[in-house]
Amino acid sequence: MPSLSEAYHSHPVEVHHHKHPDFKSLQELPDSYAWTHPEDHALAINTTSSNFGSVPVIDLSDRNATRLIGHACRTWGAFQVVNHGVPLSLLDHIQWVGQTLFSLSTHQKLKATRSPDGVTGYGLARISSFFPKLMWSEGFTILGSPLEHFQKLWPQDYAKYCDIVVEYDETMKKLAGKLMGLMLDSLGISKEELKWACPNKGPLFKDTCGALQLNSYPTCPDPDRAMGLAPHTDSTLLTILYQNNISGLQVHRESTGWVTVPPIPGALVVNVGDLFHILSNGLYPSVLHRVLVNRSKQRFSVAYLYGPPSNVEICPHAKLVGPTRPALYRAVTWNEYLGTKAKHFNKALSSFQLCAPKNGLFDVNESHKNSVQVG
Ligand SMILES: O=C(O)CCC(=O)C(=O)O
Ligand SMILES: [Fe+2]
Repeated sequence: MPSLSEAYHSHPVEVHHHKHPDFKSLQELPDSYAWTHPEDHALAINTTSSNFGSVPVIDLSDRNATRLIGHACRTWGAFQVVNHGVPLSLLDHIQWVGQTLFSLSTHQKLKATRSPDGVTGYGLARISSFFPKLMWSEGFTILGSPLEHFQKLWPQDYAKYCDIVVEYDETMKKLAGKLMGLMLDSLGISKEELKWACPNKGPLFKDTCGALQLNSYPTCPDPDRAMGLAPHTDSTLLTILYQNNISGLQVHRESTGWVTVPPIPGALVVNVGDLFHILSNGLYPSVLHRVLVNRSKQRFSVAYLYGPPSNVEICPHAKLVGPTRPALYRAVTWNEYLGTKAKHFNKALSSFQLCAPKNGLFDVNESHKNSVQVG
């Protein structure tokens, strides 16, 4: 998986050097975690009610799935999928890995800390360094084999955890390929019209890269003032997210504000990432999202971050470019994009922009005022 790891090595993100917290021991919210003042509104006050609609839920076996996906991507930059073919037992198993991992003692978890220029391991969200306040969450990123890190966490029985991760990774890669196909189709682009999707040998989207991000949001003594994960868009083509049955994920829409994505048993959330936004020539917004926390229930999620092969340049597809619709972005590899993100954060996308959208048709800058993270 050269692309992601190269990018991380060459552009390490400075995460504040502070002690990793033991969330369970904190009875009060430390000031370093307080995103609002006590007299301010709660963070959730901006959440709009479901009267304003919610992220579409799409049955992948529906014969109208392509059209529904196109509509969801255009209007939300996100959707939930059911009947996706991923066994529920596998979702339970990956959640069990996350749950078991994050319940280890802080001492134990720190043995598998992500190195400053590394990818795999335990640590704070990479976007932490761009915010003055800390987030109420812990993460564990996996790129390639988790063996070395899992051996440190579970010297005796690391193998069973590794097996689940490998199976989850392979299953997600297949589903991500299928979703890519449907999303392209919804733009009138066949897989054959995307050269890198069809290598000479082997299955479609065979050379793509993926990383797994396990997240935990511990119970919080003052949830109205704390932020689980700050607003960001993902630097991927697309992200597939599994959330347990605790809500907290919200997506942002210019027209309505923050909208909660309710957990649906067995469903997976799909986010349009920045690279698909570029590929779609701005037609599909990469969705801005954040996570809020709560007082009584720990939340878990697993994000599969899906991107192109390392040598591939992503650019607005020729079919979506024409005299009345110029290319909005220049070509960029995932590596270059991640490097720019690591430095310029929420300005990354606009730094690849070639021209401003006309007639508000492509509302690019507006939807990317906030932060961006790989996942
Ligand atoms: O926990 C969630 O629901 C979202 C996680 C996320 O956005 C990420 O890992 O990029
Ligand atoms: Fe994300």
